[in-house]
Amino acid sequence: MSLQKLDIYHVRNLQQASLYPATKINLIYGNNASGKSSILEAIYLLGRASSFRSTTIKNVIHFAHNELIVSGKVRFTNAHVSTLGIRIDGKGIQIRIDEETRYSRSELAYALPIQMIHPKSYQLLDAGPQLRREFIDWGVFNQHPDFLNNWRNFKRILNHRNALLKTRSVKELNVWNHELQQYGTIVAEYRMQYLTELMPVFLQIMHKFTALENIELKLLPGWDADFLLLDKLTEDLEKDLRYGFTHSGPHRADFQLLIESRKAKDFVSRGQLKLLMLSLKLAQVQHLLNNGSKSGCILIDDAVAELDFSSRTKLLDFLADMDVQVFITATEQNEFGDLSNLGEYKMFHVEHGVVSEVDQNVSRETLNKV
Ligand SMILES: Nc1ncnc2c1ncn2[C@@H]1O[C@H](COP(=O)(O)OP(=O)(O)OP(=O)(O)O)[C@@H](O)[C@H]1O
Repeated sequence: MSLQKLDIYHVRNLQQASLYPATKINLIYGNNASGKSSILEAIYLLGRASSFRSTTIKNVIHFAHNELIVSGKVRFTNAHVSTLGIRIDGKGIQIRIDEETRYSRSELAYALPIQMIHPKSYQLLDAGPQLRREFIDWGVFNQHPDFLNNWRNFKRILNHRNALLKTRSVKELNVWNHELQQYGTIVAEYRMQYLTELMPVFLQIMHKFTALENIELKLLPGWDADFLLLDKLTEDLEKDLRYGFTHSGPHRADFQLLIESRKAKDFVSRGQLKLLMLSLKLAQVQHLLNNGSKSGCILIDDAVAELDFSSRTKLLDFLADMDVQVFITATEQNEFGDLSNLGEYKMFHVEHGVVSEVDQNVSRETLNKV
């Protein structure tokens, strides 16, 4: 699947922009503060109904306006074309899919899965577990549509149990413990199965970028998996009551990337850590492709600039071979790496919020002179 057309109104400093992206590689360059990330933010809004850099969505609307609109035509592999649209104003978010109003963000997320890679993604392996849980859940969510309901049920029951802990309603806890065990175990099983399936795909991709060996992805499900979650909840009761929240369960899950049984984040170089993160994220998309699921778009913001030239070129060549649409930003054309093996791609230049497609012949001539 790919975005065939993208219309952006009032996103950050982009007053109005229309793009006809390439089905595969799209390179976006421009000076700092020109509006490159805002283009990726617009695509991200279309797929997630949220921003990857502002928790307050209103901040994304152009200062001089009260609303933003992003719409896009998505072409699926079966040639079906869908129209997606999102409108955000001071009152809320409106989602339209094929001319109909929809009320759930997850419908957009299924229609246009977005894999986002930006400088903060480099923290995937060395920051707290939240990013890693989101990483796994993005994969499971796109792979198994019934995961979302189980996850929502689990969260609802967890919130309820935590409320009971705060009011010390011990008698009622028993029923909720059983429910928490039921959905908690389902969520943990989905995640375990997902990581097991992802592992060979990840290794294959990772070996293209690094020479690291003896790698393992280890899920920590959020409690000692030798025991039933129910038993752990009973054992933790006193502690849970004291602190007013549930200590064990998939909401505390994490995963570790081990090399020779040691945590990668404790000894690999910064560059290797970045390549491991990239390989993990690309493996997620490749895994979806291998299973015939919707592949969506990969958005890479500023991230290639932190890689050496050879890694950037390997990355671009790998992306060009994948059957997926990619948008990458950089400040200069020559930052993307060697474009000679790339085949078809489009390049866009952004200047003071104005986006223009670069004539391929002109851009190739310029690059040959560099
Ligand atoms: N709500 C807004 N309305 C108008 N302009 C905004 C708004 N929010 C941010 N901006 C401005 O939009 C411009 C573009 O920002 P953006 O992050 O897209 O640039 P960029 O090209 O990715 O820059 P960099 O290379 O520095 O990351 C910046 O000057 C920023 O200050």
